[in-house]
Amino acid sequence: MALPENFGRRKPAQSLATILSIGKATPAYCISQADFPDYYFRVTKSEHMTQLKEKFKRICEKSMISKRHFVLTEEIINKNPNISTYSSPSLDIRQQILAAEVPKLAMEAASKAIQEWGQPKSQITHLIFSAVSGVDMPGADYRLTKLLGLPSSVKRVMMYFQGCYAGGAILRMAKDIAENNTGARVLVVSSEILLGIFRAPNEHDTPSLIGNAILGDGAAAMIIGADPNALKERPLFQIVSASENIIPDSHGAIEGHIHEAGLSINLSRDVSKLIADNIDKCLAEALSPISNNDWNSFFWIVHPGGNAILDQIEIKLGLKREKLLTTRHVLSEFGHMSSATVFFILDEMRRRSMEVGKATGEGLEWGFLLGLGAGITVDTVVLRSFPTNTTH
Ligand SMILES: CC(=O)CC(=O)SCCNC(=O)CCNC(=O)[C@H](O)C(C)(C)COP(=O)(O)OP(=O)(O)OC[C@H]1O[C@@H](n2cnc3c(N)ncnc32)[C@H](O)[C@@H]1OP(=O)(O)O
Repeated sequence: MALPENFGRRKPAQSLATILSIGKATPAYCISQADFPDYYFRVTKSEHMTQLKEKFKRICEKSMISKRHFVLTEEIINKNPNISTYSSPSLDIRQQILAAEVPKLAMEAASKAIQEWGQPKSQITHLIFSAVSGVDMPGADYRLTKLLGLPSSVKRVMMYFQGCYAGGAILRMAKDIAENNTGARVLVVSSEILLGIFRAPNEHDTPSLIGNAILGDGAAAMIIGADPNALKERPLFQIVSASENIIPDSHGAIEGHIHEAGLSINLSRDVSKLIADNIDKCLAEALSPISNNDWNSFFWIVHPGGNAILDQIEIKLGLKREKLLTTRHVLSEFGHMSSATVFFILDEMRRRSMEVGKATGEGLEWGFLLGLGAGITVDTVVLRSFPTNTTH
C-alpha cells in the first residue's frame, strides 16, 4: 500500500501558542517560616545542635519567605522515622508517598485550569507533565490522565527530575506542540512535592539546610493552544519565543542526586553570580533579532531559586524594585516550589493586573519568564500580555 506523500505531516496553526487558563494547588499543611526552625529541629531530634539551629534560623530569616505548604506532615514523619535522620535508607517510603501524591496534587491544579478554560476535557489533545519527584512507571502523566478522565488517546510527555528550569522548558515544549498541530489543546502540569530533600540537619551539608529552608510544595496547570476561539476561550499570555542556555563554566553549580536516603542537592556559593553574569546574553538571544535592553520596559516572572538570585538579577539588569514584586510575593507566600513557582507568579500577575483593569502583564505588553535550575540551565521565554477586556 502506498501512503500519500504528505501522510503524517502535521498541519501548523495560524498563530502563536497562548496560555488560556491557569490553575494551582497546594497541600493543606502549612507552616510559617518563623515557626519552621523550631519545628524542623524538633521533628528531626536535633535540638542539641544549637549552633546549627542558629545558622538555620539565619538562613530562614534571609530567605524572605513567610510560609510554605507541605505534603510531609509530622504524623508521616513520626510513622516513618528514617525520613527524619540525615542518612538512613528511606527511598522506598519516599517513593511510595510521592508516586501517589504528585498526580493527586496535579489533579487539583489541572481541574481548576480546565474549569477556567471552560471547554470539554475531550478537547485536550496533549499532556506535558513536569515533576522533580515520584519517578514511576507508568508515570504521573498516566495517573493524571486516569484521575481526570482524559481521552485515552491524549498524547503524553513526562518530564521527571528536570528541576526548576522546567518551568520555562515546559512552555517551550507546549509552544512547539501547539503551533505545529492545528487545534491542539495542551494540558501543561507541574506538580512539585519536594519531600525527597527533607532530612535532619548536618553541619557539613549547608545546601541541604538551604533546601530545607526554602523549598515548598505546590502544583500548577495551564491549558495552552494556538488560534484561540474568541467566542469560547480567553487568552492570557502569548508564548512569543522560548530558548534555553547552559551557563558557561557552571558545571556542578546546581545538582541533584537521588540516594537511598532521598534527594541531595549541591549548591555552589556562586549560583547567584553565575546567573546574574550571564543573564543579559540569555535575554538578548531570546529577543533576537530584535535588540532592546531597556529591561524596565518588560514585565518579569523570574524563578525565585533564592532571594539572593533575585537580588543579583535585579542589580545586574538595573530593574526597578517594583519589577520583581510579584515574584517576591509568591516566594514569600509559598516558598520555592521548583518548576511550579513561575506559574504561580504568572497567575498572581494576571490576577493583580485584572484587578486594576490593566493588560495581564501588569499593563505592559512584553515580558520575560525565566526558568533557572540544574546545570546551570536558563530557560528564557518571551511573553506577550493581553488586554484585560479579552480575559475573565
Ligand atoms: C533544584 C533546582 O533545579 C533549582 C534551584 O532553584 S536550586 C536552588 C538555587 N538556590 C540557591 O542556590 C540559593 C541561593 N541563595 C540564597 O537565596 C541565599 O543565599 C539564602 C536565602 C540561602 C541565604 O541568604 P543570604 O542573604 O545569602 O545569607 P548569607 O548570610 O550570605 O548566607 C546564610 C548562610 O548560608 C551560607 N551559605 C549560603 N549559600 C551557601 C552555599 N551555596 N553553600 C554553603 N553555604 C552557603 C552562608 O555562608 C551563611 O552561613 P553563615 O551564616 O554561617 O555565615
